[in-house]
Amino acid sequence: MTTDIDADRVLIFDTTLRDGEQSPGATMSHAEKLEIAEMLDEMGVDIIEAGFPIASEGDFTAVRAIAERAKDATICGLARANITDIDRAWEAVAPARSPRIHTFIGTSPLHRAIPNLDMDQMAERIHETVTHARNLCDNIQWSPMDATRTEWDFLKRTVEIAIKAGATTINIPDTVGYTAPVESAELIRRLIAEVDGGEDVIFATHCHNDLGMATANSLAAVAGGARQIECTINGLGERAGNTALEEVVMALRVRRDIMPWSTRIDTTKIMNISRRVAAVSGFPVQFNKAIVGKNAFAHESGIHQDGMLKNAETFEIMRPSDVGLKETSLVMGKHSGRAALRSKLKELGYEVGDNQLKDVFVRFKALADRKKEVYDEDLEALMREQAGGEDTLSLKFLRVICGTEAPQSADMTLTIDGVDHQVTAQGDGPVDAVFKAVKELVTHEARLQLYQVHAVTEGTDAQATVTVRLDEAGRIVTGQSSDTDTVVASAKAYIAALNRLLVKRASSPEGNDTKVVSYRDAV
Ligand SMILES: CC(=O)SCCNC(=O)CCNC(=O)[C@H](O)C(C)(C)COP(=O)(O)OP(=O)(O)OC[C@H]1O[C@@H](n2cnc3c(N)ncnc32)[C@H](O)[C@@H]1OP(=O)(O)O
Ligand SMILES: CC(C)C(=O)C(=O)O
Ligand SMILES: [Mg+2]
Repeated sequence: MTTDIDADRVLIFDTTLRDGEQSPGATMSHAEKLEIAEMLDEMGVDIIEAGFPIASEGDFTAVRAIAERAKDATICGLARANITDIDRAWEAVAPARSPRIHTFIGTSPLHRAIPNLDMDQMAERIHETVTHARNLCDNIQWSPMDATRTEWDFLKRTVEIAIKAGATTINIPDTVGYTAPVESAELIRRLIAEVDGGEDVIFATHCHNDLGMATANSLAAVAGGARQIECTINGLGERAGNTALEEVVMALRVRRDIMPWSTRIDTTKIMNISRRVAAVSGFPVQFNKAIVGKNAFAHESGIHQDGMLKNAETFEIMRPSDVGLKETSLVMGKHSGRAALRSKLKELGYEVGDNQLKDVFVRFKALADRKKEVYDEDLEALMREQAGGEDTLSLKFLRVICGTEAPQSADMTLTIDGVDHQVTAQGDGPVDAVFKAVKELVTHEARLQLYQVHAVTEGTDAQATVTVRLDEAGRIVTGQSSDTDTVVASAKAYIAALNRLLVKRASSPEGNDTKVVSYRDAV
């Protein structure tokens, strides 16, 4: 049983694989569920709600497989308030070292109407089903679904029945994200104080994020006496999602001064599992999502970057390493200032004096006004321009034949070190033909890591911006170009990336290794 926990401990109940998977389109495969469950177990989640075994054969098999493999976590399966669901849930979780059955029924007026039960009939159903579950398993969680919209007297009555019938955890769901922090804390406080047997069970909080208050409501419930938070990775879940695990765990860690409750979570595993859940569920994490968003530890504004360089605590309340990130990222863009530019150039191997910095800064700002983000290679190009260097490769002429009849071909003239070279190549589509033409003249072993086209304006004459990223033995370079002709933009972006690869090669300790990029005479 899990009722014996230290007064300052909060149990983390993860329902990514059950409530999280209920997000439309978030279905995960059997293998993916096993992988996520293993990661949750390893990061110190206390209880994993692995699924709803009656829902399908696949759900049952996944819950059972997770139960068989779990090392430390309690494995829980969901069941409606009926004998068949409960038996099926028990069959699935029974192999676990620590199994739990979670059974629920909607207690609010709106939800009582779903199975069409009056209050007395529902009370009887709760007694029967929780008793049945408790005869199978000694770890029973019971939830009055839509508790926050249930009449107080009926909520109290049903919770008392469930406790008497043997429930060890009483979960109070805010099923539709309706409550607010003050109310959330007060409800739990009142239940613990007034419910017969309330002191002998663990109260849990299960919040949804319809009004963006799931994290606040969960933490308020803990302040009111709840000792189990139900949550999901990335806040995945029905509609606006569930409470995000990473948010409550990090809030408890960072503000231990005012919320003196601890969890068992190894927070350094947060980023990794967040990325995995995003990948397997197909739900990308929004850039500005707390803790795990791409921008959660990134700064572009000059004033912030300057502050960060002087003392990271000026603009960050957590260290990136606390959540498993290597480092803060100072993104170079139109809002960056001199301090960040100087630091970035130093990182790239350029020590600049004040005058030189002044000059590069003007050209950097001009470039940043045109581009969303200024990459390291852009800065290298700026430094090279300043030193009077020119790009080795430039596109002089391009004509492409494409259409329904394959093969498509590209006729190209490339200027290499001031000398024109002409080539014709065929490919599977115009872009492939163009890339092959370039490769005919500039042989290299770099792998195409990214080819991305964005229409910058609307209409058929839209300006297209193409980004090409190449990876040559860990040397990653990006080229970008815009043109109303997407194929021309593609050729220029590819050539820009190759120019940067040449620069990187030249400035690397091995020097200009012609094995990686070499030119051959035109055919
Ligand atoms: C807030 C939550 O997250 S609750 C969990 C929601 N998750 C899911 O529903 C995902 C899995 N669900 C499923 O796969 C299916 O709905 C199943 C297998 C559970 C049931 O499928 P079906 O038998 O076809 O029923 P259907 O989904 O159409 O309707 C739900 C039935 O369950 C009943 N029901 C709903 N909740 C409960 C409950 N807690 N206890 C008992 N009965 C319930 C409803 O009254 C309805 O039965 P009725 O048609 O006899 O009135
Ligand atoms: C099944 C219950 C606990 C639920 O997910 C909810 O009420 O939101
Ligand atoms: Mg829910």
